[in-house]
Amino acid sequence: MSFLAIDVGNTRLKWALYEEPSRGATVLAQGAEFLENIDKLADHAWAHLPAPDRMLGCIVAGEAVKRRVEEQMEIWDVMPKWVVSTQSEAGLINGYDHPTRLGADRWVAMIGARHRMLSRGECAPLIVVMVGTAVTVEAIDHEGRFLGGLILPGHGIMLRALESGTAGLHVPTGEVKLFPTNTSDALTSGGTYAIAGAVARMVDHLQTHCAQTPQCVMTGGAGWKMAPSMSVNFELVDNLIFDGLLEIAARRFPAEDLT
Ligand SMILES: Nc1ncnc2c1ncn2[C@@H]1O[C@H](COP(=O)(O)OP(=O)(O)O)[C@@H](O)[C@H]1O
Ligand SMILES: CC(C)(COP(=O)(O)O)[C@@H](O)C(=O)NCCC(=O)O
Ligand SMILES: [K+]
Repeated sequence: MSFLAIDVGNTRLKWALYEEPSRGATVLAQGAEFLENIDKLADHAWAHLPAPDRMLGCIVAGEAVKRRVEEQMEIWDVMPKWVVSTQSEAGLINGYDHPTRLGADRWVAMIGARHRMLSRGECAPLIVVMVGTAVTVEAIDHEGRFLGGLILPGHGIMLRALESGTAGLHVPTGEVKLFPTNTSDALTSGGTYAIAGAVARMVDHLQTHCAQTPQCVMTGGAGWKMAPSMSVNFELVDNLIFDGLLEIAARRFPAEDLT
């Protein structure tokens, strides 16, 4: 039973076709498209794929984008299914005031991160960092309770906000420096250390709350940019959202149920 996982963020759609909906399943094909190019998926990247038997996705890019993605999926007769954040799923407990208002990408990434850790036989508090269009920093206790999380602007949004709100900050991208001595480096370093600092604070908060050192896992399209500048120990993971979608799919689509 092949399984298509789709993650639609505010910048790009990421997809992966797996041999089956289970943890560690073999990847048959995968890709990513900027949202402005998703209307060509059925004609290009998806045109010669074997039709998936099941699909599960998460989307935070709004209803109009969701309709465009579902339109591309009409080349197959698979039912589009999208994860909605709930009170609890796959062993995670959602501490948000209004659980359904939590971004589905955040919820799914947390499920992926928690099960990665559990499958290694470990059970620590966990910080989940996602560096995409926005940056999110989630705190989960050792029992799998999502305590709460931070939302920050991502690199691109920080730079555009500074550019549009000032007269003198129209400069090329710089480098991350400890002591920046030009405007480009000052902006790039400011954004990078704002994110690294937020992660360090959340690690402190969770360590204090749980009286136990948390693990920290980072993912997202711009995760690699942050990696050299972090002050806490962390593991960089390719796509926690796909890991989470596989966990949820394994529970929703048991192997024998192909009708
Ligand atoms: N090859 C790449 N193409 C596009 N964006 C990239 C690439 N590598 C890193 N990035 C960065 O990743 C961010 C998008 O990450 P992504 O995880 O796709 O975001 P989202 O899930 O919000 O759509 C961009 O803001 C950009 O800074
Ligand atoms: C925080 C987000 C904008 C992150 O989006 P992304 O960077 O992945 O495109 C998204 O998870 C979202 O729209 N969340 C809803 C509000 C919330 O989680 O509280
Ligand atoms: K995302």
